[in-house]
Amino acid sequence: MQTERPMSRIIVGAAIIEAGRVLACARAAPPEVAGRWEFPGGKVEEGETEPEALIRECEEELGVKVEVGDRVGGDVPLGHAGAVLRVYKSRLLADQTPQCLEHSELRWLGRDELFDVDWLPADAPIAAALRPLLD
Ligand SMILES: Nc1nc2c([nH]c(=O)n2[C@H]2C[C@H](O)[C@@H](COP(=O)(O)OP(=O)(O)OP(=O)(O)O)O2)c(=O)[nH]1
Repeated sequence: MQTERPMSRIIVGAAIIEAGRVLACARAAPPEVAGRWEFPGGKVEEGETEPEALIRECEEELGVKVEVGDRVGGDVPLGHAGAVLRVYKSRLLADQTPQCLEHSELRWLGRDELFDVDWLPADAPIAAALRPLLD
């Protein structure tokens, strides 16, 4: 009998904060979640640290270099195969401007705008944890 390898996938997200606002990104795909909002990021690949994965994903998705800081909120279980979402506070390095390379829209959200977007379900508690970090 073939036994399945237990899968515990870590998905990392970057809460990029600049001038008291955080960057939110609208997913372009797949259709079930297109238009829902998330933090830039993705799966941690083998041999990669979580900050390394975030730096790679931010380059791929936004064309920017970031510095990764402390965690925001706790591990949020995702609905599939033991995956968890971990979000890190991040900041843009000098002269970096995010471009919408893989998302359908980008928005900078201030403290009172955090819930103006339709976050993916796992991201809502993280958005709440971000509130005190925004001016
Ligand atoms: N990147 C990201 N994914 C999130 C967040 N919240 C959340 O539930 N997810 C889910 C959506 C996807 O099921 C999964 C990450 O998928 P992804 O498509 O961003 O990851 P990836 O870039 O490594 O994907 P791939 O194209 O290599 O398969 O985690 C979030 O804030 N950021």
